[in-house]
Amino acid sequence: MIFFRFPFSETIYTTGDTSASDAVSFLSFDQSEKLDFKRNINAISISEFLNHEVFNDELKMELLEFKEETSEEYQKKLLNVMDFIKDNQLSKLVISRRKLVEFNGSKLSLSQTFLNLCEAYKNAFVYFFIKDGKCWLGAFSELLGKFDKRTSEFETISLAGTIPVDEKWTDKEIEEQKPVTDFISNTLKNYASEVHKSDTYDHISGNIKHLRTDFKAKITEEDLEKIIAELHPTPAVCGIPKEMCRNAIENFEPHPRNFYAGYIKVETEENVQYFVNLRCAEFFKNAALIYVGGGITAESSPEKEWRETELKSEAILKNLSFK
Ligand SMILES: C=C(O[C@H]1C=CC=C(C(=O)O)[C@@H]1O)C(=O)O
Repeated sequence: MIFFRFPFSETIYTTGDTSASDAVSFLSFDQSEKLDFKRNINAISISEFLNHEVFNDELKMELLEFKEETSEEYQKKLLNVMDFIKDNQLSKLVISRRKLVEFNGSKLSLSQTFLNLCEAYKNAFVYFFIKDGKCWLGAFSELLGKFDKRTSEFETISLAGTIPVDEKWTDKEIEEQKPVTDFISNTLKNYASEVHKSDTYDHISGNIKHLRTDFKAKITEEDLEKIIAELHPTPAVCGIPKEMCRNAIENFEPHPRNFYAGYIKVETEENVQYFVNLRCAEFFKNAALIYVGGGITAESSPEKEWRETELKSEAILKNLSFK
């Protein structure tokens, strides 16, 4: 079962009963796991959607014996991460954690939570799925890629740096976003003779904002999956050089990222869209785990980085609908 809504749209989609070339797929961060919904994509009204309201008690899996990383543990680890960054002269490395939300016997409407996310994050790709005992919800707006089958135009964005909406950018965020932009620019140049790059501007996501630069290039359809494979994981969720950062993430993070920081592919007759899976959570019968991370640089302040992950977790936290 899957429901989703595209950025700046009111329509909720689900998948039907017949096999189709339309498809929605979820790829895990390390690409070891793929969940496919290979069915015809249909629009569904809100009343139809709420006809079968889904609650946490319908989920099969319970979260048992989960130990959350404390603020002290996380900040202490970030000091080691910063030493690693300095020793290896990395421009950034993205580290994440999981925030625990226990339901303590309260009933949570997953359907209403999805609708709340749709309302709160108009510019986001919002989804809710239950499949093979797994349940995830997410709402974020980072486009890994969009390919128009008619014009062969490919779009992507460079998104990084985070501060509260009412604060001013500092060199730390500007320096953090630059390598993401350069990485995307260099990747696209291998596939297109001309790459159009926008100015960098603010991208608001709820209570926080990011720095964003847009890219457009004409590519050939055969190169699409190659480009996506090169772009993922972008420095917005991993770091540069990719392999070293991927290994460092495995060493520094005590948990698997699962679908967090992976991507979602949605293919229709007209286009193929890929969304980075951030501001998301995994739901269990008794609790949820919110996945949040941030780009760490040599100039990071562990305390601020902790605060940033707390702010990011509010995307899900503030939209949970308890009955
Ligand atoms: C890794 C996350 O955010 C990425 C996307 C935008 C800004 C980011 C940052 O400022 O660190 C991260 O690169 C997350 O939300 O878990």
